[in-house]
Amino acid sequence: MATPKLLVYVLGAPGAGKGTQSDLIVKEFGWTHVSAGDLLRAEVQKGTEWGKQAEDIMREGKMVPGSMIIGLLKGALSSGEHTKVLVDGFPRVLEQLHDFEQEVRPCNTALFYNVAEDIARQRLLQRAESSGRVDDNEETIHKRFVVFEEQSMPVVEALREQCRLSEVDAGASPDEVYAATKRIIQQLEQELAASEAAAAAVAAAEAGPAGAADRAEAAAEAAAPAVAAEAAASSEAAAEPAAAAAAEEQEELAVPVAAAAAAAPAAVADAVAADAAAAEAPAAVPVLAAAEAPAEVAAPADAVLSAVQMDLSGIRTPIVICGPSGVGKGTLIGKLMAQHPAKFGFSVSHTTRDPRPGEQHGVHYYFTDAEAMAAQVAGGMFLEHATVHGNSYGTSLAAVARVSAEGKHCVLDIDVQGAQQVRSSALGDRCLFIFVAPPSEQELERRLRNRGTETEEKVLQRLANATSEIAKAQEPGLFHHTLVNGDLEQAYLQLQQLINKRVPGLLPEPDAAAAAAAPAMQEAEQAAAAVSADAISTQPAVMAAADADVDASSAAPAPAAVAAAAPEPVLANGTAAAAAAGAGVAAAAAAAAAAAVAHSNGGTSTLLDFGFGASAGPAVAAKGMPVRQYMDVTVIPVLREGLKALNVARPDDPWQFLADYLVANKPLAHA
Ligand SMILES: Nc1ncnc2c1ncn2[C@@H]1O[C@H](COP(=O)(O)OP(=O)(O)OP(=O)(O)O)[C@@H](O)[C@H]1O
Ligand SMILES: Nc1nc2c(ncn2[C@@H]2O[C@H](COP(=O)(O)O)[C@@H](O)[C@H]2O)c(=O)[nH]1
Repeated sequence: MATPKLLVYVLGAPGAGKGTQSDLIVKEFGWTHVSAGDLLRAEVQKGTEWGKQAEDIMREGKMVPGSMIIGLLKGALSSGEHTKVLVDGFPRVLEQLHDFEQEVRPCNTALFYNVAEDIARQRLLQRAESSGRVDDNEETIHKRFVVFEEQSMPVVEALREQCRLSEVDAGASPDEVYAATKRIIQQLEQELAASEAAAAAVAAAEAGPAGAADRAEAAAEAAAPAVAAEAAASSEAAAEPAAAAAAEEQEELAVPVAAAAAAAPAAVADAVAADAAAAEAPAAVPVLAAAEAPAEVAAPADAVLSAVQMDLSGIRTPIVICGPSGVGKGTLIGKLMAQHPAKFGFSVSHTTRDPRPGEQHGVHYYFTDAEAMAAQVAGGMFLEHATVHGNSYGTSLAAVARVSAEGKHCVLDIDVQGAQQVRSSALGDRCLFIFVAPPSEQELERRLRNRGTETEEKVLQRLANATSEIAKAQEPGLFHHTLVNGDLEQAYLQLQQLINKRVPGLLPEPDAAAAAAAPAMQEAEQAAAAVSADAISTQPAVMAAADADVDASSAAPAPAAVAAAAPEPVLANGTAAAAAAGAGVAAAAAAAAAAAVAHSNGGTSTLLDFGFGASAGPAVAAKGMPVRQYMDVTVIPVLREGLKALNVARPDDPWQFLADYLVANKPLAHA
């Protein structure tokens, strides 16, 4: 049996108008209408064994066994190619919902026609004059209503909870009811068209020569170091034309989804075009313009874009932002989105946690429950998902496709586990990964508490998880940059710079003076945090050197020196850190040397004690000091002494030691 691409339950009490509305949908949109009741009645008429059993049960207005109806539904769905299916009058009890979704597939949504009993009774009695149905009599109608209330309303409520319910006031006139119905169906079709257009574009790109967007991205990335280096050397605008040209090239070469849709099958292109017309949106961003209402975003399992199928040709570098809870990811993303709404779109995640006051379904999250989420994950609808602080969170493929279809850069606010999954997906190479670190443990706790959104238990859980998230963020090859969110404005400036570095010219150059201050200050803070031997600041150094995306002005060698201090037990918390803060280079050198010996002996003690305290001193001292100079007067002398003590070859060249040993992972060369 081919799984339908769209599947919608049609629910409502008897006489709600399910059949009438289904017929209208079939007529206008060409869906297949499968009515559980009609299937049963056909069995009765044919006199089959199932029919005989069902007849008595139906006469009494009771429920026939779910296994019988599911069997009939499966039979009907197998009878041909049914891509868009209305399942009318089913599921009637929770067990049927569960079993059908296990055996066939989860629905996209359920149309629920809500009607009062007296209105429905009048309609049914009128129908009885011509229908000849055994259950269209006053007594049975009431029984069926009671049964619906008692047994089927839990299904309605479960689907509502899972955000898979589209409720329609069925007491209104047929035209009004159909107008509401039509909007829901159109939205589902638009989402399907968007998914298929993206998939078709990928197929076209895969079939053709090397993807245009790949070339564009490569051009942009090749331009990036030069642009950034020039910008770092002076604030002259000489870099800007190059940046703009690279960006322009990227914008031109990238295949927008609308264009890609032209290469898609005719039906899809038609749907996209129809959508563009309906939305009165410019052709370049049509696909989901009319689909902003937060219906369930899940795409059908067999039509869903797998990570491999994502529209890589048209996608604009997604920005993945991670960091411990309360560090300020949302705040930074909020600023970015508010300032550049046409350039960035937020990937609205699914979560099983409860909404906070003011949070809106479809805007901040798609709030769902564990069962629905698990079904959708099993259906392959998620790019990534993880359990975070005791709840499930995930990025649906549709959420990313939606932003992509609007021609924007998708911004993902996800945890480190999610980032790892995205990194290893087909999308991984296309993303910019940024880890946002707090300036100190105390400040993180202060922010989390001040936000006032968490219970004490949750605050403690989130803080405890921060330690392991920071540790995981160290994984080589995961994050391109770590950004310390100390001063918000500076962090925001640096975020824009990092984005511009990856996608030159995307954002206007920030105010020159502020921009000049930002990297020095940020790196000084990173350096300070690293010297205090916390786990956070080891990451940017390793990544910075490893990642070609990072230019010479910010990547090496200064942050590499930071890495030298931290990733192995070279500098224990509060020893060399204190020295670097000004307590005395000699003492620090001794500590470094001792620790380095411990390391060379195979010591593996962890530095992940999340102790930021000692960073305050150097951070303050470093403000305004060029990073290279800062390192030269603090960490480098310590290392030099340490290397001498270890009898390492070239002890006078700590920078080389850092590059070879800590970044390139070469063995220690002894003199
Ligand atoms: N640089 C900053 N300085 C001071 N306060 C900040 C800074 N950045 C963010 N905040 C504040 O810290 C709190 C936490 O920020 P935010 O909610 O953005 O964190 P988050 O990383 O998105 O958290 P979560 O992962 O839990 O969603 C907010 O009250 C915010 O106003
Ligand atoms: N792996 C994923 N993590 C996510 C996603 N959406 C949010 N998150 C992370 O969860 C925590 C907590 O968020 P909160 O809104 O409850 O405070 C936060 O760190 C987010 O980054 C997701 O889709 N996938």
